[in-house]
Amino acid sequence: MPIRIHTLKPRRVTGFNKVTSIQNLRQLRRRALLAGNTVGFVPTMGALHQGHLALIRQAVRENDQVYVSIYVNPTQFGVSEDLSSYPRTWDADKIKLAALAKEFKNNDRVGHMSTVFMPSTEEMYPSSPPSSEVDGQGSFVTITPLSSRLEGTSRPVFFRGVATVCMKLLNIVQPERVYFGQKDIQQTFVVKRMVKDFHLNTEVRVGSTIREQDGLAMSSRNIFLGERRRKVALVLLDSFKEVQKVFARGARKRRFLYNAAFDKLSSVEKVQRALPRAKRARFEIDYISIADPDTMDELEEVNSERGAILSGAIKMLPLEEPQEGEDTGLGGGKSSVRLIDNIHLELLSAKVGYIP
Ligand SMILES: Nc1ncnc2c1ncn2[C@@H]1O[C@H](COP(=O)(O)OP(=O)(O)OP(=O)(O)O)[C@@H](O)[C@H]1O
Ligand SMILES: CC(C)(CO)[C@@H](O)C(=O)[O-]
Ligand code: BAL
Repeated sequence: MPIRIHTLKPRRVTGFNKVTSIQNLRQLRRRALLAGNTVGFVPTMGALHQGHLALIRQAVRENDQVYVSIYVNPTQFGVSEDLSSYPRTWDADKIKLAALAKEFKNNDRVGHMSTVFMPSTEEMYPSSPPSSEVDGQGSFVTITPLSSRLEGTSRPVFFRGVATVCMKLLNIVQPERVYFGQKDIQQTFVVKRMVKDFHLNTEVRVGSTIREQDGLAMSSRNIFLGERRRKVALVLLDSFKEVQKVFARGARKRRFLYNAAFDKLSSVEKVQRALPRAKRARFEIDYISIADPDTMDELEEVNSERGAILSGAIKMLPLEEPQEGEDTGLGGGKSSVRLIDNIHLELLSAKVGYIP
């Protein structure tokens, strides 16, 4: 879809504004409006990788100015989740953003990454300290039943936190377009539903999942894996490939498709279980979902034309008996690492799905 609408040519500049206050952000936004510039917005939690950078590249192709936010939002982490250990890497992020800005400077067909918004929690949650309790008090946006399923089952406050912070960020930035990654597919559904139901004046754009060379979906949390768990982590994508195979051979019923993924995951887990503790990387299956591409409702049977969203999550368990000199990942392998991924299951998987 040709959607790039550059109005006035922005100045070719490398520098970007680093803004922490809502008031200053709004001033910049007003100036952009008066200059007739469109604004694209990429919300992130930092620890930037190629997945984030791809979203920013897409945004500068489609807008005059791009704002990026870096904010680790406490309300989307449950009380026993990894808020305190979530990677915060501003020094490295700054270098990546500066390199991107330089890349854009020499290309007059793209917009300008003009602003990085890094608010404090006091700024974002002005009335009360934000609660991560399931029955916590506060001003929240809830999108149900979508938020209670799949990711929401394991992370009961997750989408309430995401919808709440996205509502705040969209109210502050008021972008023409906002960008999310397909890796977090359920999040894109929740945000689209929120934008529709609350009449927010922005277009939600979804960028494809960026992967490591072997296919692992990039994620800020991958740095916790270490070498041993990193190798086994590919099992989730491998299980999707098994589903793709049986789908291509004609299977359409949920139980056949589901079993193809489940059998792969179970057999790899069995192999790991049988290895010595010092060598193995064990994991638990959280869920496998085969869902409608428009609603994310679970399907009993997949339509050949429309296909399905095949998504899943596994939990890589803490590393057992780390060895002297072993790459155990950030944090020494002490914590579980939850990984998610998805592909579009369809007969012409070369079109949008991941090509194994
Ligand atoms: N591999 C990826 N490809 C494309 N987009 C991605 C990828 N990983 C993350 N994104 C998108 O980047 C945006 C910011 O995500 P976030 O900062 O939480 O990074 P993350 O890698 O998803 O981290 P996490 O480990 O928390 O899952 C989201 O819209 C997310 O979907
Ligand atoms: C959208 C988001 C920035 C909200 O905190 C976060 O959930 C993320 O990074 O995917
Ligand atoms: N990428 C989604 C943010 C989270 O997992 O908290």
